[in-house]
Amino acid sequence: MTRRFITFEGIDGAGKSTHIEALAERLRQRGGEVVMTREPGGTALAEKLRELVLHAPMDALTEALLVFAARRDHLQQVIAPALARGATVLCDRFTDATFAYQGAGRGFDTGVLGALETWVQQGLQPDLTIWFDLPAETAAERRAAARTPDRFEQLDTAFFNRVRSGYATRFEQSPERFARIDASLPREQVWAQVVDHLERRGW
Ligand SMILES: Nc1ncnc2c1ncn2[C@@H]1O[C@H](COP(=O)(O)OP(=O)(O)O)[C@@H](O)[C@H]1O
Ligand SMILES: Cc1cn([C@H]2C[C@H](O)[C@@H](COP(=O)(O)OP(=O)(O)O)O2)c(=O)[nH]c1=O
Repeated sequence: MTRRFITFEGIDGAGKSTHIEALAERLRQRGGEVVMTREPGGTALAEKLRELVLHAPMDALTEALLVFAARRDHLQQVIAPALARGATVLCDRFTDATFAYQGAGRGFDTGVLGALETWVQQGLQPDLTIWFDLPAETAAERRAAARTPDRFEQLDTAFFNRVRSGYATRFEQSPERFARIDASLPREQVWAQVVDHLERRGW
């Protein structure tokens, strides 16, 4: 039984949501339970915290504490039990998003984020993180065509350039955990890269 914890990352509008459902379907066809979830969120409590994080004004430390509080509940109630029974967990965002958004984007102390990561996760890390990487300008064009912005999506290109460099730093720190995808390409070519990374792992 292979334990698989797969997370999806990238700046808003990168195209994550477009591919998660298709990936879940592909893994289900190969047999086994697939749990799809997201952060902040994934439990009743964490979804309430998500509402606050996405819509209520607050400082960066409050934001970091709320996303980690949501993560703790989500890990205990959903992720850890699913992995323990051998399910594959697909999670739309996880701790790399905190380093990218609260750390690099808001400028909050990454040393403190690292301490919170240790406390909350007790060593648990994703087995694979699919990082949809693309220029901030391209993502902004996609978002503008698609939806009403939340607190983060209203931020400017400079903010999303910092978030992108925050992801690049996490990638450089643990390259073996990451699959970096060129998300600026058309959908089919993005999907082909996702499949290629899974096949390389025999998944
Ligand atoms: N490769 C792509 N090329 C062009 N547009 C895309 C591509 N992938 C997704 N989109 C569109 O861009 C918008 C944002 O995609 P979405 O999957 O919601 O991004 P995310 O979940 O990363 O914020 C959607 O309207 C989606 O249809
Ligand atoms: C998990 C996480 C998300 N976020 C932000 C990034 C996103 O802007 C927002 C919600 O992410 P997401 O679910 O990707 O939003 P959408 O489905 O609208 O694309 O929360 C953080 O700032 N820190 C975190 O730790």
